[in-house]
Amino acid sequence: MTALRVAVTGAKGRMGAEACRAVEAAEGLELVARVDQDDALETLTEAGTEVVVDFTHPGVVMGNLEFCVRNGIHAVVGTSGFTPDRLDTIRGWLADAPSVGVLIAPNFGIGAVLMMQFAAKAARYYESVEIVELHHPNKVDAPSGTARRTAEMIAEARSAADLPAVPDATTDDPDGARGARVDGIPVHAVRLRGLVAHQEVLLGDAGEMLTIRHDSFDRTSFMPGVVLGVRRVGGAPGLTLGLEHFLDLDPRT
Ligand SMILES: NC(=O)C1=CN([C@@H]2O[C@H](COP(=O)(O)OP(=O)(O)OC[C@H]3O[C@@H](n4cnc5c(N)ncnc54)[C@H](O)[C@@H]3O)[C@@H](O)[C@H]2O)C=CC1
Ligand SMILES: O=C(O)C1=N[C@H](C(=O)O)C[C@H](O)C1
Repeated sequence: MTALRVAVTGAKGRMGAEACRAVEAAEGLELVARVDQDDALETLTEAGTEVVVDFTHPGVVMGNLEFCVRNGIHAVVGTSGFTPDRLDTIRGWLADAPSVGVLIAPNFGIGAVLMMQFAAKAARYYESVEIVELHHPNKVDAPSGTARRTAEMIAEARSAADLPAVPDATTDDPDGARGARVDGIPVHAVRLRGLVAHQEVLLGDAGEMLTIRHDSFDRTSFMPGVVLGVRRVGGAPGLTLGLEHFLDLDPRT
């Protein structure tokens, strides 16, 4: 059987370098190109790339993705910064390339994906919810893509259950101490030396609190998800949002 030809964009970065190692170590995958910011995207087509793994920067990922889709290359995207508008733009490109698959995964950590699923499942039972994401201080964007997507999922679950807005009597907050709001859900971002990627979802109701927490202590934690995405994306044409769609989670639970 011939190996799947995989390239990594952002190959010199923290995640890109780890992804290169994971692809090289994975059976049935061949790393055919390492692309970073000074390299032409044509390197991807010249190398006969079938799947690109992108860990670059929110400011450049859309250009990389458009190139991939227009050239019939499947994409597994870990880069953050995907707003609903951006997702619609990608759907538009994919409409002209119906055989291409794009996976946008806010988080490749299996535990992180489960944490998001558990939080969405719990959301309808609690009056209050807040998200605290904690990352290394070299991270350029806030809130994290994971926190943003978690907030969207929680907001969807609350809306489906007809829950009102989370209670909050704050009227005086000149310094923004109450954090950001994503789809009405409070989100707080911590940047701290020593951390990698962590998130807590705090759910509160009268007399109780449920805390759902996930920690990535090392970037190797993301790699089984990246390799799974690479193996599955070609068989899933169109846009897939979230690794959970490739995890065969039991729909009854
Ligand atoms: N989905 C997930 O599970 C994870 C996602 N991330 C996300 O991945 C992204 C990258 O994170 P890090 O590796 O920590 O950042 P980083 O800054 O270490 O790496 C980014 C790399 O992209 C390169 N780059 C910049 N512009 C480029 C271009 N036009 N073409 C090719 N390469 C280019 C940079 O030179 C750098 O080597 C961030 O958006 C981060 O939030 C990070 C960890 C896990
Ligand atoms: O920049 C990071 O490190 C991470 N970025 C992703 C995000 O923004 O959610 C995933 C993970 O949290 C690590």
